[in-house]
Amino acid sequence: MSTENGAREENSGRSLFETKAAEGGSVAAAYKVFAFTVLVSIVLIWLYRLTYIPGVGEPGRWVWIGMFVSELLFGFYWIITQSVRWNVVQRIPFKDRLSLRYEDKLPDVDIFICTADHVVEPPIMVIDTVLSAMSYNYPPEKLSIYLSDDGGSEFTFYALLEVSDFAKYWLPFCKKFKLEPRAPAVYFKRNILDSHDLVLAQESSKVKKLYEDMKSRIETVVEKGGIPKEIKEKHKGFSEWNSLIARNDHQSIVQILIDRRNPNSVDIDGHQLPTLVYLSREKRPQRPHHFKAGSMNALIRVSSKISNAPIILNLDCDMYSNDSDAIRDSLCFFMDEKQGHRTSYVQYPQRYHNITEHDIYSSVARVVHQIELAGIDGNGGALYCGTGCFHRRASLCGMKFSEDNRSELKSVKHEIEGRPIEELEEASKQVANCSYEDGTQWGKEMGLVYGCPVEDIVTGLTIQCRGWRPIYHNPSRYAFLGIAATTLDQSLVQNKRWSEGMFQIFLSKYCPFIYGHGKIKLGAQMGYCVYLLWAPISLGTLCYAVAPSLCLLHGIRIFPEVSSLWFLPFAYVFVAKYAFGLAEALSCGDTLKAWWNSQRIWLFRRTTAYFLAFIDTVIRQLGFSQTTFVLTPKVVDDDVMKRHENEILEFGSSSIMFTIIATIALLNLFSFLLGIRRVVLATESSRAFQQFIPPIILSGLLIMINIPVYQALFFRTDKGRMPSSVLWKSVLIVSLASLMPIY
Ligand SMILES: O=c1ccn([C@@H]2O[C@H](COP(=O)(O)OP(=O)(O)O[C@H]3O[C@H](CO)[C@@H](O)[C@H](O)[C@H]3O)[C@@H](O)[C@H]2O)c(=O)[nH]1
Ligand SMILES: [Mn+2]
Repeated sequence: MSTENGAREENSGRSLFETKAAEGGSVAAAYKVFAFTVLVSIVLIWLYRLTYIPGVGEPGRWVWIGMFVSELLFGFYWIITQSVRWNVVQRIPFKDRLSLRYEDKLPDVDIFICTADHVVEPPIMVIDTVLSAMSYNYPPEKLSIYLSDDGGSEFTFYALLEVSDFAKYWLPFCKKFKLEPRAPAVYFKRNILDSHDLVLAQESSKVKKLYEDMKSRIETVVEKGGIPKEIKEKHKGFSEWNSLIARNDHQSIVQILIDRRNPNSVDIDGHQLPTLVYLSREKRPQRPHHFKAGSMNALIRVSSKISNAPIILNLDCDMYSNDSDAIRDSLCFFMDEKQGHRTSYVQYPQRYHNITEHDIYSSVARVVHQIELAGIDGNGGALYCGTGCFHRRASLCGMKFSEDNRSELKSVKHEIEGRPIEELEEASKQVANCSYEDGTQWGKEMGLVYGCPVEDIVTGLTIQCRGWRPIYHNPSRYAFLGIAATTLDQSLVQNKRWSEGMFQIFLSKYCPFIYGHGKIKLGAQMGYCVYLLWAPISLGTLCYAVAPSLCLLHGIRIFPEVSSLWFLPFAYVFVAKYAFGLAEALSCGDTLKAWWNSQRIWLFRRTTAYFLAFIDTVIRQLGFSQTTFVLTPKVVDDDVMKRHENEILEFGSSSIMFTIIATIALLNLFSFLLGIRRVVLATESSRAFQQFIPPIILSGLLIMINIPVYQALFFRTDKGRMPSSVLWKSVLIVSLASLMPIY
């Protein structure tokens, strides 16, 4: 039966995936009409600003110009964002067709996992990701897992050595019971004795015991701060860590812990185990190492000496596999007979497993992100966000697309087969050395692009511009789950790094409008810019959060009177934008509160992270500073964790970002109260009402969204509140600002 099906399947020529419009035709048409009305209103706002600009010497002329510039920024940005709403698509892979047609011809897959610091990224978390990757529902003899350790930590190495043993129990257990997810810590945490299946329960507790033992061995070693001699004797790899090694100064280390070619590399059921490799590339203090991009490029070279699979899956160390069929899903895009040979990478949305119910830091940004990414895909583009599946040649080795690349999916195994493991390790070390990169063009013409803190986005763009086709895939079961920031500071620092990197791309030779011109569609160029322009757009938000309230304090009118017809376009754009955003959020499954939270976080991000990113990028363009990469912490105090689980914003430190947030909150509170007083006490009360109600409403909304800020400033007593130094600084700034004359 199944062979018959298979034969039929092989000849059927049905596509391995389908692309569908995400919305029906009438919805799409209605949206276009709506967008047109918004556009008209935006133009009317611009017209108003130009017509009524105060003359030279009149009060508020410069503020007026500032508001106009902000509205120009918002308007143009809004036009750019329309690109990602024109043609939102959905991709549906058919993995059953894939296995009927290609089960015995599936390609090799190399999985890259990057880690950089055993404190910020504890080995226990890292090996959870490694184990989930090893246990994919995929022929193990075709899988190789590489862990790149930029921390050069013997603890991480030791943890991986433990994995090579524990995998012998974990893999058969996962496969026998078809478990999901296949990350042991996550699995055991979720499935505490809830199974009715007696066999499963029994085996589960056995494997769990093994896991707990391994975990405590690793934790003990880390706590002690050194590897005991008896463990060191178990593996030759430990000899690499002599007293001279420092995390930023050491030779290349490559250890093949499991070699799938070895007939003895089997699990307890006698099934083959996937290859498992530890890599720590050479680092020298005086040499730039290019962060994750450098690590990925070293992985590409090292893996080419050991397994050289045509398909690469890249994961961050905190991103465990949540769907053991994800590789197969991705392969549908690579192996489709008609379009597959053009596919360069398959990007999944970034999802996290530690999100609170209403997503207080708006990490998922479910709606906006999802639609934007699907919309870029609809225009023939897709952002590469640092995780996902690649075609090795196409994506990572700088090759241009041409029609005869079809054969590239085959592995280049012949040089590797039969060579002893020591030889492979030696060859790998060579290519993981700094000197190896000297002679070649890595980071320029080959591999991930260097010099940008969002190596992923810029690399994705260059791949696309070489003629390859990226795919955005958003399955209902999340393929990978990572860890999102759990404090406001972490979240803002991360967003600063991203927005800075992205704005840097916009200002560089990789600007999509220039670099992508004639290579990718205009819609895709614009789609990229929705992200690349986060930083400069912040100027508009900052102006809108500050200028109207200052003018209110000084009694300067900055918006049209409520009774004037000119007020209509302002009101319409405002209401339309927020009503639409809310409807979109709810229809995508967000809660009302999550939407509200996201409005707050966008205000915070724009007035702090993106604004500072803008400033720093401009300074960098002038040549004053260097690119850095602040790792996102993956563990926090229990105390902080509690507050996070209760959805209480975590401030706690006195960063300049918090001073900005507090200043804006206090300024608007102050001007709102004084503004109301002004209206009530005015001799011509109704006239004053006409004039000042728009900024009063604006400040009122900003106050509502900032309620958690006032709580943190005045009422909270826990450690996550705003430090009092932030309060004093912001009170001082607000007082000075309100005394300053307005021009
Ligand atoms: O010198 C470094 C710095 C980082 N990493 C690894 O890079 C990954 C991402 O770092 P993280 O601190 O978690 O940053 P995020 O901002 O959460 O990462 C997002 O943004 C990055 C830059 O755009 C992408 O590379 C990531 O895939 C994406 O998840 C982690 O696995 C790190 O171990 C290295 O290997 N070497
Ligand atoms: Mn991360």
